[in-house]
Amino acid sequence: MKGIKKLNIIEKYGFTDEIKSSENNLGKLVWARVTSQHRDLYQVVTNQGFVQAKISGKMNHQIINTTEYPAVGDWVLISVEANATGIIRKLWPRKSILAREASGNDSSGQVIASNIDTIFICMSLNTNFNPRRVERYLTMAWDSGATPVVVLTKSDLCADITAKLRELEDVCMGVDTVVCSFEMKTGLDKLSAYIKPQKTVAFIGSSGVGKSSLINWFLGDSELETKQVREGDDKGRHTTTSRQLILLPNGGIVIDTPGMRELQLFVGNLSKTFEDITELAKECRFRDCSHQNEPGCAVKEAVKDGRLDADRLKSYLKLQREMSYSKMNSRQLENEKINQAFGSKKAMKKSRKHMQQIKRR
Ligand SMILES: Nc1nc2c(ncn2[C@@H]2O[C@H](COP(=O)(O)OP(=O)(O)OP(=O)(O)O)[C@@H](O)[C@H]2O)c(=O)[nH]1
Ligand SMILES: [Zn+2]
Repeated sequence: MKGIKKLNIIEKYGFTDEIKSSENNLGKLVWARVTSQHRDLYQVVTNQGFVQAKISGKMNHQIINTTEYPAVGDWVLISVEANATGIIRKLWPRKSILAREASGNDSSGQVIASNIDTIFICMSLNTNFNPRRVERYLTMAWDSGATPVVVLTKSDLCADITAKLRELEDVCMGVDTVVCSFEMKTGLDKLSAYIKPQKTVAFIGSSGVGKSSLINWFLGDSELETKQVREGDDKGRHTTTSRQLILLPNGGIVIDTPGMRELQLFVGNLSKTFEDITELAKECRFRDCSHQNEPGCAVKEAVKDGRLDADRLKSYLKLQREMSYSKMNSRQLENEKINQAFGSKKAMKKSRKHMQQIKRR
């Protein structure tokens, strides 16, 4: 293939000049991308191949919020030690971030994956079909910084696709939508066009809508290769964990972590998903109108005269309620409080570390 530059390993995994030029004095450090994570153990890929890595004590010490821990998809700078394991020393600022609130009452989020270019929001055209669900996922996708594409699966099980598409019209405004059937092998080429070399994609959606079927289809025979590498030859020697960031034969990169599968809405960019309501709200008498009981509410007015679907407003209000409780929002609030109470994050960190130590005892 004349004229096509041969990519080195990390370029295949999405390394760009932008990342490269962000650090001009590497010293002994090398660039790596996190390909899987199991608790505090990471597998990363460098130009030399796969390496198991942990974060440095210093980095661990400097972390204030759990979202600062590396996650699958992250670009990191590591040093490779004499025993061929890696120490992660620095995290590259993420271009996009898919996260959810942490369980328990820890007030920080958990990053599920990062640096995703395109998120496929998968929903089947049969039993799983629900425009409100797409709304939620879209909200999350916009908020992540990645570009969403709505993928309607199992078209072979749907008698009236046009009707379903009409139901989604408002919700999916301005978002590319692909109808496909893995069973009939239709629409797969269209979907494939969204998976580009060196770009990272992720599939989200309820269990059973056909995400694995699609991912395996795009993987083709190469899934076998990954397995062989894992078990056998020296490239996979350090690899005991299954890879969660996978190279596709067409050059695309897919992130498929367990967390992605359990993904629930944690926070979202409501104004983007509900642009119609945001527009209407500009006409409300009160700027902070909650569109519930206030006089002069343009949104309520629109519902009354049929310009806005009542269900859509209901789901907007519900999401808004959830979001005000969401941990990511409270994290921002918390940062505000920290600054007021402690004057700086550093002081806060100190006291937080102290609290953690007390808890551990
Ligand atoms: N009729 C039909 N069935 C499909 C299609 N795609 C997948 N399925 C079936 O749907 C079931 C679930 O598919 P999966 O690919 O495992 O779904 P998933 O979204 O990965 O599910 P989780 O792994 O639980 O997240 C399987 O039995 C598939 O064979 C399709 O286009 N049409
Ligand atoms: Zn209002």
